[in-house]
Amino acid sequence: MDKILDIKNLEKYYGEGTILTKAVDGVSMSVFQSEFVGIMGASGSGKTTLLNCISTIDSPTGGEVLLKGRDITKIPNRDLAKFRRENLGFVFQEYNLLDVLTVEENIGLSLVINKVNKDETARRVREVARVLGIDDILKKFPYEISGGQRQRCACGRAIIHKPSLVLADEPTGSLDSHSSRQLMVTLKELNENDHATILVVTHDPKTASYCKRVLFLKDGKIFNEIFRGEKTQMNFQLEIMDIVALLGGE
Ligand SMILES: Nc1ncnc2c1ncn2[C@@H]1O[C@H](COP(=O)(O)OP(=O)(O)OP(=O)(O)O)[C@@H](O)[C@H]1O
Repeated sequence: MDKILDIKNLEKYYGEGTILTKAVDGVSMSVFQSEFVGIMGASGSGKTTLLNCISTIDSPTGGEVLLKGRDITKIPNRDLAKFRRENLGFVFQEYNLLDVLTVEENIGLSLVINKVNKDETARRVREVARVLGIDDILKKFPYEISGGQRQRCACGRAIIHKPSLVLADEPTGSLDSHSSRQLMVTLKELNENDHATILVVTHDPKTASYCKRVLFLKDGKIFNEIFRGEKTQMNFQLEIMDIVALLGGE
């Protein structure tokens, strides 16, 4: 399997002297093609900071973040937006959809920016929407659909350009349990059927239990790593909950 993401001794420090915070403190980890990985940890353990360094939103204090062999910490600022657009897909808790665009236009946005022609864009939007079960709301605006539908729309936007890596930060954070389940099943299917490589940050053991591997952060360091393997999802969730309890988190 190809290594998609290779993080070497990543550090992100805030402040200095007596108020120095080591938000990410020497993290090394890899994600392989078609993996579905969760990152968990108590509040303040460094999850979002780690994700922000991977997504080039934040620049690390030290270490390397290689995406398909390229050190993304060295990409000049002027090239970052293009790099993200072409290589990464984002799903955030707040959806980040544009209210002035329809669902169809939101999902197809990156293809339009990348100058993919109109017919091809429409075809790919329809295909993604069908997979996500939102093909009947393509003409609606984000404020006319439910939170779960908005999040699946955000998912569509994140995957339409077939990014090397999909990054999801608390994707179920603002969803009810039914919509959360639907979203995680969708991500799981994208991973299994389309071989999408997905990294999910979450504090929710149920959400994490859809992953094949879960890493736990504590004080900016990797504390533990577990694999689902042949376990049932429920047993995996219980194992995750045990570690969360050990970490003294939520
Ligand atoms: N911009 C910043 N300036 C200073 N300290 C920061 C900054 N951002 C994060 N931190 C600190 O870095 C540490 C890690 O924060 P981070 O947001 O990555 O944790 P988290 O695990 O995502 O937490 P949560 O689950 O609450 O979102 C915390 O101690 C936090 O206070």
